[in-house]
Amino acid sequence: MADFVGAVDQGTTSSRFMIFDHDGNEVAKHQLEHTQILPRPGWVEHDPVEIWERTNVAIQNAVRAARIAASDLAAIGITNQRETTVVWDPRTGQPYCNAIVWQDTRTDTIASALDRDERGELIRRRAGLPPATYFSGGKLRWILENVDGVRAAAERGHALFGTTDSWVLWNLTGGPNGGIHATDVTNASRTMLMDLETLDWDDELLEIFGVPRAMLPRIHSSADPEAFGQARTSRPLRTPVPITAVLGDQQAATVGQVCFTPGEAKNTYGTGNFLLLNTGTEPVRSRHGLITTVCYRFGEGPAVYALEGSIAVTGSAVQWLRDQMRTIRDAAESETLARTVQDSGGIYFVPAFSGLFAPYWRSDARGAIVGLARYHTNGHLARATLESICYQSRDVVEAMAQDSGVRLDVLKVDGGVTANDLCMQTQADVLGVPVSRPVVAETTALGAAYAAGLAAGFWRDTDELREHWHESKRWEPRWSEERRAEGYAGWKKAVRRTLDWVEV
Ligand SMILES: Nc1ncnc2c1ncn2[C@@H]1O[C@H](COP(=O)(O)OP(=O)(O)O)[C@@H](O)[C@H]1O
Ligand SMILES: O=P(O)(O)OC[C@H](O)CO
Repeated sequence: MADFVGAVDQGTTSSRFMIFDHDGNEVAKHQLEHTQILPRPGWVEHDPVEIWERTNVAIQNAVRAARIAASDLAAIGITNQRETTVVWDPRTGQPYCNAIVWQDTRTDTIASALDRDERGELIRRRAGLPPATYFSGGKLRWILENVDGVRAAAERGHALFGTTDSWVLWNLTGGPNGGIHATDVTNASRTMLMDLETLDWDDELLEIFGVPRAMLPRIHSSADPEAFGQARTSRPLRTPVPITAVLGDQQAATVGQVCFTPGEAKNTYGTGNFLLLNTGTEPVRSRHGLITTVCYRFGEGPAVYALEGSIAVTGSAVQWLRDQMRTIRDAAESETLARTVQDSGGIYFVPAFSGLFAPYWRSDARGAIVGLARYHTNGHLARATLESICYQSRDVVEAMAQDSGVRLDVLKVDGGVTANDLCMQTQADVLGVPVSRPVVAETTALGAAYAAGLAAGFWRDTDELREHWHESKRWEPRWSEERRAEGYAGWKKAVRRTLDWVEV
């Protein structure tokens, strides 16, 4: 009997492979960043070949670090940055162009045109999503219209579309030699091309985006013992290992945080922030700027849905301080620098680099730092950056309470930014609610492993998984009600200053 489960986590910043034991403990991990290609303002691309190569190396190195054989892995799950769009030639395995990343805003005119007529309403109703640059449909249409030869190739079956789960799965299962072209309901629910209720590609939506059906992957449950084939191209995996789960990274984190009951929620702090609330087996429509998404579907069970508050720029604002402003050398230094001052000195940084996502959905917004005086330092900017992460999260927590009536008594958190103690303390202060981080903070990979292990019979059921969740740290709110209200009012004012900045 194999003792471990593996998970590929193909994220926006990096790709990693993690190995977990039966108690859900991390046994080994290897992680490699890939290049963020920023050719023009608003454009964000990744090289799919670089992503695949690094994922492959991460698998090999993690297996080596764990000192196990492929036959010790009961199954592998794949989780991924969602929406990021890859189109490739199945005959050669070569992409037709760089992947267009979820944060990319080049499709703002496509999105705003759709939003102006009845097509916008159809997309909202059927896909549960507002027409926005964020989702894959517009990105795919852009590639079909702008990259030479792709439309004709797609019509002849020589161009395949996938989010990065499909791209990694296809390569991992053999690439041009019989690679499996598939995705799952959670990833498909981010494309604007799937009907949330039938869980299948929708002809009217395909028509709106001009997408030939032949290029689309097959949609399966998130956990399925048969559908995703076997991983067999990676050297340490000479023995094929069954791939039994595929799900988007935010849904995977929801599973990793064992939010299996309606009303349970988690907030992941990575490149962006994503708050997901499990709403049960019926899709709930938001009236306050959240999106409706598939949370997971295990095997033949019913689909479970979530309300999601997606925030485009949180951890990537810290990366911006590091890479573009060069005020810090690494992400952790954002905390040391912010601690050189008592507070933000009244400035606010609204990092609307990709417009604003939930709950505003304003592609005409752009970033701003407001309230500056000569007095302000890099320390204030670092603090305002961390506060922006917390205020954006409060925006979606408020929207969630209005939509669902759920008032969180604790916020479960995970992701790279939760290593920042000051940021998490500020989050508790800004929300007035305790913030709690589990022992295994890599909940995304853990959730993919859980889904894969459930499908492979490695774990019995979700109750067994619940027993693995343990708190490692909790932050209690310290601000007075007055300070909290004042701070939030200032944030709302700053957000208003960023709107209507670019013409779309
Ligand atoms: N100590 C820290 N303080 C603030 N931000 C951090 C810290 N450590 C990592 N980050 C941010 O976390 C993000 C990476 O988190 P991760 O969960 O790995 O993201 P992703 O899954 O999006 O690739 C980066 O944007 C980085 O700037
Ligand atoms: O790669 P992450 O963790 O930033 O997640 C990205 C999201 O899936 C985008 O929707």
